[in-house]
Amino acid sequence: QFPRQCATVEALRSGMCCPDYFPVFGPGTDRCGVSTGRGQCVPVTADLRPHGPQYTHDGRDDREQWPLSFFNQTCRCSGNFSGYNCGSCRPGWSGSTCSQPTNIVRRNLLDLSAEERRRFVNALHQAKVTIHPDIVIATRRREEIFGPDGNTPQFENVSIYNYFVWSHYYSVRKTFLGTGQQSFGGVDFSHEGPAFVTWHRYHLLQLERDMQNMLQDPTFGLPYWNFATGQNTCDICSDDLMGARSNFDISLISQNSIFSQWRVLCENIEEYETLGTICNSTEGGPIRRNPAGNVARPMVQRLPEPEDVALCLEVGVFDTPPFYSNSTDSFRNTVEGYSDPSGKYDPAVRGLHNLAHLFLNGTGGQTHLSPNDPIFVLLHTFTDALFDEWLRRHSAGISTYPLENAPIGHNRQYNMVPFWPPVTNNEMFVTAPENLGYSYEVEWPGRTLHVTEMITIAVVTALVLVAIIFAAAACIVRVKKNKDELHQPLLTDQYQHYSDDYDSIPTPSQSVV
Ligand SMILES: O=C1C=c2cc(C(=O)O)[nH]c2=CC1=O
Repeated sequence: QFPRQCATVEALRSGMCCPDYFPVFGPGTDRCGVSTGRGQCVPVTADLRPHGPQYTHDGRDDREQWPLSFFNQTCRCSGNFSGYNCGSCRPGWSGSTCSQPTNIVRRNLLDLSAEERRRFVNALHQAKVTIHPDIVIATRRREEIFGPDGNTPQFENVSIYNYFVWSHYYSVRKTFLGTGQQSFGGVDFSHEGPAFVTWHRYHLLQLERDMQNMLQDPTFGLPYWNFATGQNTCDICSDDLMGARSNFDISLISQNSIFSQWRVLCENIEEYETLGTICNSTEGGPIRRNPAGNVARPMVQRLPEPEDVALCLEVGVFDTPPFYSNSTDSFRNTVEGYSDPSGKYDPAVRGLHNLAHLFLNGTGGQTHLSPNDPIFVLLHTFTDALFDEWLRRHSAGISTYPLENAPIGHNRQYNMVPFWPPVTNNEMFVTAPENLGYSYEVEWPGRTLHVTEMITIAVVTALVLVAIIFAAAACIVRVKKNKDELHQPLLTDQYQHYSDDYDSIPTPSQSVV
C-alpha cells in the first residue's frame, strides 16, 4: 500500500508521500527524481463525483476518496517514468530511461515445458518468502495508525506474494462502524462493479512487476489457467503445477507440492470486524482446496464451458445501470459471473470468474482469502485475457465506463484502493498489447449455434440455392435460345441464299470443268 519511506509519523502528519529517487544529497532533495526530470511532488487528485446508493456510511471508511485519508501529495511522473518515486517505468516500458517497449507474453500454464513449470512454481514460492523491497502495509485504520502511544506507526513488512493477498483483502473488507456495532458489508472496492476488471488487471500487473524485479527478469510473464473447459476436474492441480490433492485429507494439497507449505494471510476475519483491526502479515493455517467437492451446491461442482466464453465475448455493452452485481446485459457482470453467459442477470446463476472461484471450494472461494491460493493468479489472468479480448473485439471506448453512480470505488476516475501511487480505473481500461506491454497467447472458442439460428441459416441457404438454380436454369434457357437464334438465321440465310441462288447453281451438265 505505501512506500516504506512514507510509513513515518512525519510523512503521515504532513500528508506528503514523495520519496527521493536519488537520496545521496540528503533526505528531501530529490523528491520524485525531480533533479533528473523524472517527476515532481504534486497534490493528489481524488474524484468527487457521487458513488452509487449501495454505500450509506460516507465519512466512516479510510478507503473513501482514496488515498486522501492518508496522503494528499504524491509523485507525478513524467513520460514513461512511474512508481512511488518515479524510479521505475510505466507498464509496457523498460530500460534505464524507460524508452524500450516491452511485450510480455502471458501463456497457458498447460503449454509450459517441464522446466518452465518448475521455474514458475519456484518464482511464486520465492515471492511468498521474499519481503517486499518497497511496500509496507497498515495494520490499523487511520484513526489508530499512530499506535497506542501515538508515536508508533502501525505498519508491517510483508512478502511480495502476501502483499498481493493483503491488497485484495483490504479492498473487500467490511466498513468498521465502531465497537459493538455490526460492520457494514455492502461495500467492495474491487468486485460487483465496473472496477472488477480494471482493479484486478492492476493487481496482476503489480505482482508481475514485483516478480520481474525479484527475478531480475523483465520478460517474466504470469501464465493463465483456461478454466472454461466444462470439466469437473482441476487440470492444473498436479504436483508440477498448483499441487495435487493430498492423499490424507481431501481438502488439502499434496505434500509433494511446495504449496502445501504455504500458510494463509487474513484468516481472522471476526477479529478484524469486531475490533476494527486490519489483517497483518501473520500467517495462519494451510491452503484448503477441494475442487468440485461442494456437495451442498451442485451448481458449483463444475467449471464454465468454452461456449460460455464465446457468448460472454458477444455481450455488447461494458456495463449497465446500476453497475452492480444485478446489472443485466453487462459484459462486466457476465465475465464476473453474476449473470448467465449470454448476459442475462439471474440471481441463481454463478458463471465464469465466480464459478471458477466457487469450484475451488476452499480458500480460493472466499473473497477475503482467495488470493492465498496461487490458482487465484491464473484464474484472474484468464479473466483479464477475456477483458482484453472484449476490448479488442468491441473497439470499446472509455465512454462506456460510468463516470458516476457506480458503487463506491468503481467510478471511472476513482483511484483504486489500496494502490500507491494513485491509479484510476480509467488507466486500466485500454487494450493491453498496445498500452500496457503484455499480450495473451490464446485461442478463443467459436460459438455453437442455437436451433433457431441453424434453422434461419438453413432456410436462407436453401433460398439462395433455389435462386441460384433458377438463375442457372434461366441462363441455360437463354443461352440455348440465343444459340438457336444464332443458328436459325444462319440456316435461313443459307437456305435463302441457296434458294435465292438455286437457279444459278449450275447443273452438273452446265458445270464448267
Ligand atoms: O474470491 C472470490 C470468491 C468469490 C465467491 C463468489 C460468489 O459468487 O459467491 N464470488 C467471488 C469472488 C472472488 O473474488
